[in-house]
Amino acid sequence: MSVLDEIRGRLVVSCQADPGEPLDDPAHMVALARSARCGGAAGIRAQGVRDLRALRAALPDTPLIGLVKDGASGVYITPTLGHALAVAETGVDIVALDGTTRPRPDGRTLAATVAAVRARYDVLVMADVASVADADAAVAAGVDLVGTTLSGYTGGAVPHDPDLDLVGALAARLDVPVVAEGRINTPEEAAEALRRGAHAVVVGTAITRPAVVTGRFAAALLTSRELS
Ligand SMILES: CC(=O)N[C@H](C=O)[C@@H](O)[C@H](O)[C@H](O)COP(=O)(O)O
Repeated sequence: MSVLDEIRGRLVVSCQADPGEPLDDPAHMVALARSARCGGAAGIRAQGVRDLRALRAALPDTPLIGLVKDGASGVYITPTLGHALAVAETGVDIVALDGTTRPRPDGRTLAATVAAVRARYDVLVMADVASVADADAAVAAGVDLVGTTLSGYTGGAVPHDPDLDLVGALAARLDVPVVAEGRINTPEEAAEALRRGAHAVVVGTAITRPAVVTGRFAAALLTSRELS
């Protein structure tokens, strides 16, 4: 079965920790990924060459989407061809990269980047986009799949809810699979993303960032105390 078939209609769990976080260790990412698999995840998305190598070795048969973050603003998800080749070299099944129309730091077009990755590795390329215009350009550039990952992260305040309207709009117009990703925080939202036409649903924070999830509970208690 192809990797895209393996994740069709299924959950992909993003296992990422920011530098310095308590979970920032490849062994912890492997444990999170194994836990996600136990819970029914079909695939894993992860960040950084070190974690990707560890995950590929520990879970050789699990569909793996890889990226490298370089910074946290602007074009930072696998921003250059060099980053994309480094991700592909770890043996991931899918290389995720910034698929917005913003200029890339190495000056290459998305199309040139995709072609150069494919020339060296037998790997799929996923464009993380923020809009319909991004997605149209990414498909024209030759990507294999598109994710709504960057919706809400290209300027202004980050919205609270997932962009399920973008999921629906992309699913209705694109010939490539659309992955719903970004701020999907409940099982109901994940299911709704599939109803809107998503090929697969990526969930990260709500499953694998316990500090953030704890913070949500703690903040709710604080608010409740303030109101009483
Ligand atoms: C915008 C950005 O940098 N997204 C990153 C992409 O890999 C990750 O930080 C997210 O955790 C991932 O997209 C999953 O989303 P959420 O954690 O909201 O379920």
